[in-house]
Amino acid sequence: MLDKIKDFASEFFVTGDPLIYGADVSIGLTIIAVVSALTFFKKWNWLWKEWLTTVDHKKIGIMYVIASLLMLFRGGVDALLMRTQLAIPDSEFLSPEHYNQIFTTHGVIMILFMAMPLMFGLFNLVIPLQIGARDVAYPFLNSLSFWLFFFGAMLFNMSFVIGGSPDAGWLAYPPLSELSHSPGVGQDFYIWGIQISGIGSLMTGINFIVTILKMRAPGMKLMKMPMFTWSVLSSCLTIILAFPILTVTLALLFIDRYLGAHFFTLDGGGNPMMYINLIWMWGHPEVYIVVLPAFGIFSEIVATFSKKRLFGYKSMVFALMSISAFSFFTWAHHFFTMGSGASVNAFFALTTMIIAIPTGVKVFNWLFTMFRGQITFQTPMLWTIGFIPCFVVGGMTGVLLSVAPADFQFHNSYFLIAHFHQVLIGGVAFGYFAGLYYWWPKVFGFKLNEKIGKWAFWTWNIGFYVCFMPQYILGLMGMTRRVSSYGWDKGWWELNLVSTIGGFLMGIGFLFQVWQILHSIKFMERDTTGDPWGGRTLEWSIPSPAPVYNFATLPHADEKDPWWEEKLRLAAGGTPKPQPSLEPIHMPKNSGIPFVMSSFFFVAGFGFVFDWLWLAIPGLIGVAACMLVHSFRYKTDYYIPVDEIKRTEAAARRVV
Ligand code: HEA
Ligand code: HEM
Ligand SMILES: [Cu+2]
Repeated sequence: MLDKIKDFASEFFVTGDPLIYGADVSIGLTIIAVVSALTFFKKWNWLWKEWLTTVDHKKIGIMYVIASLLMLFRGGVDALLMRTQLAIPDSEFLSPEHYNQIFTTHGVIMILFMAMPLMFGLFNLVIPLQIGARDVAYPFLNSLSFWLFFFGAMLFNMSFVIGGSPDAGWLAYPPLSELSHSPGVGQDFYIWGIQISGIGSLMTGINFIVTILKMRAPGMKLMKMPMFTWSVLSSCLTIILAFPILTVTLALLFIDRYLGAHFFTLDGGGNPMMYINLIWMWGHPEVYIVVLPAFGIFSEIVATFSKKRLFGYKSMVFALMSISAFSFFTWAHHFFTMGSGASVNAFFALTTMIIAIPTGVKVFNWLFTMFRGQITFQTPMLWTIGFIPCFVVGGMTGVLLSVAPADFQFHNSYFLIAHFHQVLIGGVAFGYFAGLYYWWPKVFGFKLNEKIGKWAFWTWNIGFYVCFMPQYILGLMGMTRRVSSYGWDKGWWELNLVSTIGGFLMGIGFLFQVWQILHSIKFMERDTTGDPWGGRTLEWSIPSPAPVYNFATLPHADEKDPWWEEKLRLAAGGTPKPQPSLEPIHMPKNSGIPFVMSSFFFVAGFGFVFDWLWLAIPGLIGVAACMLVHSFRYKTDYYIPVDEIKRTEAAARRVV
């Protein structure tokens, strides 16, 4: 009996690695601490009512941001573990198997569980306020999307402590990801974690498209929308076209693994190349999905901090939309070397290069916006200015990679690693940081400390170049990606050591940001104006933090940058626009169903991972039951009476 239990335990829990034991213990202790604190301070009810069941886009946005920052921490620890291993030749800090797991989880977590939710967090925090709406189009669905993301991410992260992590790379190419080569449960955690959160992403895409198309303030024509709103629209259109491909691809991989089908195995008539085509038909658009909203953020910030209207509005819109469209025709640049032939490669090389044109248009527009502007260098603007050179170099090396014959040399080398980190960190991470710094006072009602913010900015930036510039050279010297160690004789170690030092500098940059947040909470610098940066768009016209209903009366937006124009008009002696009288506000009611339904999804996913149908089937029945219960829910809304609006407005009234 004892032996049986031991066998089970050794299969179920990952054993043998002190790092994992350490993590197990700290995760266990953290859970105990959180549960005890909630019980001791009697906060369970508060947690359930205010957060777990909320359908308010602002709170959902905050939860996305918190979850994604935690994931940034985990992905960052993974990164530093890898860099530590690579710092010196023949290092035995991580075993090769462990190294494989770590680059896989790092890649998946950074793209799917850090960048995507941070992006969705910003959508939620900003879009309804920026277009003058009271919530998103489908608040219930919004909450469901969040919880699906959350439980999907939990399931994926669990692989670390229970059963073993996936190790076939962030895109899980077969045959490595097939049962024959990955018999453990890691790959199943990968499939189910991503599937569950992927449904959430697809629904968020639909939700924000409808919100932007149908819920804009009166007068806000499409060509008057703020640029961030445009970028979200372009990203969401890409999501709804790309994510279904991911869902199908992973479903087929699941059928291969679970039922022994042969979609992607050569024996039985399948074809691994089919998977590689499909996964990149999603994977390539995915990198633009995450970078387009960052372009929108930079556009808002550049205009605000240069005190000028954004240069080239129409060309910006055109650039965003054409990047979305072209992103679907470049996928094969990820496998030029796999033998498609010269004409196919030439086609995909050209489509890839074309994307440099609209991207270049955007870069020049930002520069022209700054030209002769009255620029102030507060933290959001610093990140924007830091982004431009970084992204341009990263983009240019992308264009080098797109030259198919040259890619035979660069492919899967550290040159590639340097390219994509430069666009992902310099573009996506810096962009979202800029957005967080910019909208933070709107969300929480206080500003982040500028001084510590500047320290964070400089350590991240210097760290970035120190870490990734040497990797271009390493790539040209022949160092390939996904190697866990290399010999002294290669002549690579000096540059690798430098790169590791840069990695740790970025880690310090992250710690500065944590300190910055804690410090700013302690010495709260309240923003009583609602408009601390001299903003241009509607979100800055209401108090910070925004009341639950956002706008007491719906604003009119007859011109671009409506709030800026209004301020100019008032400054020139104009009178404030007459306010329509207050009316009761129609609001969505909270619901626990999204949380419960997503936890059933989690249970079902967990069951499938371990091949336990006795758990998976009840999980699926739970999901169906939640849908049924929801369809009989008739009271999904309520009205906020005028008295209450008056009280809230008086309490939050702007002090100008
Ligand atoms: C945010 C993410 C992001 C972004 C924005 C980009 C942008 C681009 N990427 Fe990158 N790429 C990745 C993330 C990203 N990439 C990832 C994650 C991988 C690897 C995945 C893996 O294998 O695991 C990858 C891999 C990758 C490859 C595969 C290489 C290989 O596997 O061998 C190629 C090849 O063509 C490529 C090209 C490009 C190009 C041409 C752009 C262009 O969009 C860049 C356009 C921008 C500029 C050019 C700069 C600004 C322009 C100007 C100032 C105008 C003037 C310039 C010119 C006219 C040239 N990328
Ligand atoms: C904080 C700084 C970061 C450092 C030091 C870092 C470091 C690394 C390292 C060492 C690897 C493995 C290289 C290899 O052996 O092939 C890697 C892979 C990768 N990283 Fe990062 N990274 C960082 C941030 C990010 C961010 C922010 C993202 C995404 C938004 C990201 C996405 C990826 C991806 C997709 C892979 C490929 C994984 C794979 O090969 O399957 N990284 N990174
Ligand atoms: Cu690509």
